[in-house]
Amino acid sequence: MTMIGCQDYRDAMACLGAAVNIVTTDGAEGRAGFTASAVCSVTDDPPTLLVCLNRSSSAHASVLGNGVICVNVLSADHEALSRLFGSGVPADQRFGAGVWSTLETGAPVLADCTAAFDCRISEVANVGTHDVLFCSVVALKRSNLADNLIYFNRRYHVVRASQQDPNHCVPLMEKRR
Ligand SMILES: NC(=O)C1=CN([C@@H]2O[C@H](COP(=O)(O)OP(=O)(O)OC[C@H]3O[C@@H](n4cnc5c(N)ncnc54)[C@H](O)[C@@H]3O)[C@@H](O)[C@H]2O)C=CC1
Ligand SMILES: Cc1cc2nc3c(=O)[nH]c(=O)nc-3n(C[C@H](O)[C@H](O)[C@H](O)COP(=O)(O)O)c2cc1C
Repeated sequence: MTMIGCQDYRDAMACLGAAVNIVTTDGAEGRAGFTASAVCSVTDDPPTLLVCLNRSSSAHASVLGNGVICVNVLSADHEALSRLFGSGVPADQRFGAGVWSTLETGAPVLADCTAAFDCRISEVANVGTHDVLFCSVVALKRSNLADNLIYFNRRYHVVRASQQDPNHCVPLMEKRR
């Protein structure tokens, strides 16, 4: 059997562009948040998404202890905020750089995010270094913003929806000429 090394795996995963999110929590176990690209939709019935969280993350104890999260989908203006939530700075400094509200669970909702999915964690699977959080979506917020922050090839990019048809996204490279 061929053994794939972590570095080879990461180098290949760097070829996979992904939306960037700030995943937040609040409750008895404290407020915390981290930048996450490992987020995806599982099923629309019942509305369920998953988030992969490194067990070594400073947010891990709060996320698991509170049992609630909000997935805040980032837009073009959020690169600096994404860097902050992906760095080692304390939670107060991270949250101080944004404006937050709440929906149903009390997890922080970023004021000007593209979309927010407010969730209760329904199942947790341990896989390697990460916990895979299966999350029931209990409330939603959707803006009319027509762009997304994307992490690809270890850099941030922006994908914008076309002016003519807000439901149709034009290719990344076309918008970066
Ligand atoms: N799923 C995760 O836990 C991710 C963690 N990161 C962390 O952010 C920092 C910067 O990452 P990059 O600039 O993209 O360079 P990198 O070389 O560390 O990562 C390249 C790609 O590999 C994947 N990856 C990286 N670390 C991973 C991990 N521990 N578990 C699963 N997948 C992982 C991600 O798809 C990432 O975009 C690193 O510390 C990295 O560990 C970044 C993306 C995803
Ligand atoms: C673009 C990007 C995507 C990331 N995606 C994830 C992720 O999906 N899951 C995760 O556990 N960590 C992810 N991270 C790493 C955490 O954001 C980062 O480790 C954490 O916020 C900083 O570590 P600390 O909070 O433990 O100090 C990502 C980092 C970046 C920059």
